[in-house]
Amino acid sequence: MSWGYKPNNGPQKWVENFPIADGVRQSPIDIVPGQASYDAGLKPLDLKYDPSTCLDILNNGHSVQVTFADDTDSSRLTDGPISGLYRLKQFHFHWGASDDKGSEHTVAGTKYPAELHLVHWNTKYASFSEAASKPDGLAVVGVFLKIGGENPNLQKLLDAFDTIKSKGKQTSFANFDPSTLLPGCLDYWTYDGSLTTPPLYESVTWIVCKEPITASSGQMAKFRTLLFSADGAAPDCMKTARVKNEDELLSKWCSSSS
Ligand SMILES: Cc1ccn(O)c(=O)c1
Ligand SMILES: [Zn+2]
Repeated sequence: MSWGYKPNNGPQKWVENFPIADGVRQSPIDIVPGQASYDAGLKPLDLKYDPSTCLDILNNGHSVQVTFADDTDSSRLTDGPISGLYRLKQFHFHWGASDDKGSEHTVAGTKYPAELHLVHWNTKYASFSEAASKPDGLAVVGVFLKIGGENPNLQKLLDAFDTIKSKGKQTSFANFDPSTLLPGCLDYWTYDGSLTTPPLYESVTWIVCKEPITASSGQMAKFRTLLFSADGAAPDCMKTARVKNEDELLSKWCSSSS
């Protein structure tokens, strides 16, 4: 049985196959703004994305993911809390069964309906897969989604969902600019953490934007039309809200860029 988000294979059970779940720098966490320390040494994020590196959109059985060509430096993250240059590999989302939950990180206990993760890997390593297990291997920019007006940039993704409804489906997806999904203000919290799904590698410099972007309730409903299940199997609605209860989400020391 592979990992998922059900009581028998969800976050409470991941430690059985991925013991690092009990590690020292596991994500997500509850971010407590009042406890975050301002770090004047932190630089503004420098994100530059080239839409021509956008390749395809995929239902991988636990999220919807947009993958990028990462054979050049043309879509990359520099500055912020990191040193060197990290290339964009993919972005994906986490969302819940209803608009009151779904984000991985929480802010002083507040859950957002969804969270976007833009995954970048450190070019001091030869590839994403080599970087993925190194302590400074990955930098993930997290952006919260809150319920508000229709988001026309998000809609471009949602329009592709009907062709990737079930697990393993993928379709070409070109000329999408991920910077259209970033908030206007790029102030952030940062801490050293991990992947929030197996293999839970403790390799992520988390960069969580303070300002959310919006999605309408109808757009959030569209995420829930995706399936965990493959074609032909009993349809199993994709909702990746973690079942961990609140007190499991330890608040840890973060630095703040503002
Ligand atoms: C590399 C990776 C894999 C899964 N998730 O959720 C992430 O945020 C990053
Ligand atoms: Zn993620």
